Amino acid sequence: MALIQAKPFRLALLQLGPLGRVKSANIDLARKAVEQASKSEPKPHLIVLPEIWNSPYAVSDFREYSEPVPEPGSSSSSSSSLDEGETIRALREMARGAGCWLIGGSIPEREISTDKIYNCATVYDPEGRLVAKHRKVHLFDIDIPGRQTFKESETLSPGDSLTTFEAPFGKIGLGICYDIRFPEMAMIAARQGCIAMIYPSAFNTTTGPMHWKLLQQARAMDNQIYVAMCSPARNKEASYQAYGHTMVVNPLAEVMAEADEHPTIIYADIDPEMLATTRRNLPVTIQRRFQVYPNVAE
Ligand SMILES: NC(=O)CCC(=O)C(=O)O
Repeated sequence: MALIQAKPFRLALLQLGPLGRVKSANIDLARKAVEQASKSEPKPHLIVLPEIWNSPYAVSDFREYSEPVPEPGSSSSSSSSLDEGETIRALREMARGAGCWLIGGSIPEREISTDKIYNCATVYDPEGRLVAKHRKVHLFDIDIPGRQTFKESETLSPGDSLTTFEAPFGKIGLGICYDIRFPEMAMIAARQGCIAMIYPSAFNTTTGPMHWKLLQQARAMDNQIYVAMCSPARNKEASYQAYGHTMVVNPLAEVMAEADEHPTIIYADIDPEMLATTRRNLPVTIQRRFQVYPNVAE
């Protein structure tokens, strides 16, 4: 179990809207929201965008809106338009312009060599360098008859690795939306020393009221970490009705900040001391008895 090494930092979550079918207009909306958040006082250290914000959230649209995403570590000057799409270029500029770390939400990624499409989240430092990318590991394939049916696997491929990144204020774990239903991801990140799990997300008006808040509280309470989910705002015109309710939960599983369904920005101050106190008072993180538990994969 790694120690948490973190400093206090401020998080800004951008509940973007109204998003539409025009990619350039969605990018403009994101640019304005990132700029607005970066000018707020106190200035946030980390800004977060939602899941699939440059494209409609629809399996039939992912390929058309997809773009190449380079490997982390590449700079804009070393990437050509063949290995880096317009959204990635815009996100680098947004991070640089804001002077903040940026989790650029997720976008449909096209891998040129295989022609596969992924739901991919990217992370930038304040110089606009791409420092991490996460391909959604658990695809959102559900069928609640008459309420909500969605099958990401019709056009998307799953990622096959877990993602964390190190910023000067601490280590952060990254997942995308449905990934939150799989507690192993958050547990592994917490045990690797992450102070927070952050999920660009887009729940819907069926599963949102049932589980959105509960899942964040569960992941936060089990692992005694901060958990945040950032959603698009609801758009009555869209085929998929996003739940909204962008939220941050603390290591005691208390809701620190919550949006309604409209476009907005929410802020939260992440405090490593609060996490340390929670773990001192309720020391479950050091009371686990792995020697007693069977191999859960069996
Ligand atoms: N975009 C998603 O992965 C949606 C996940 C969701 O709504 C859920 O209930 O889980």
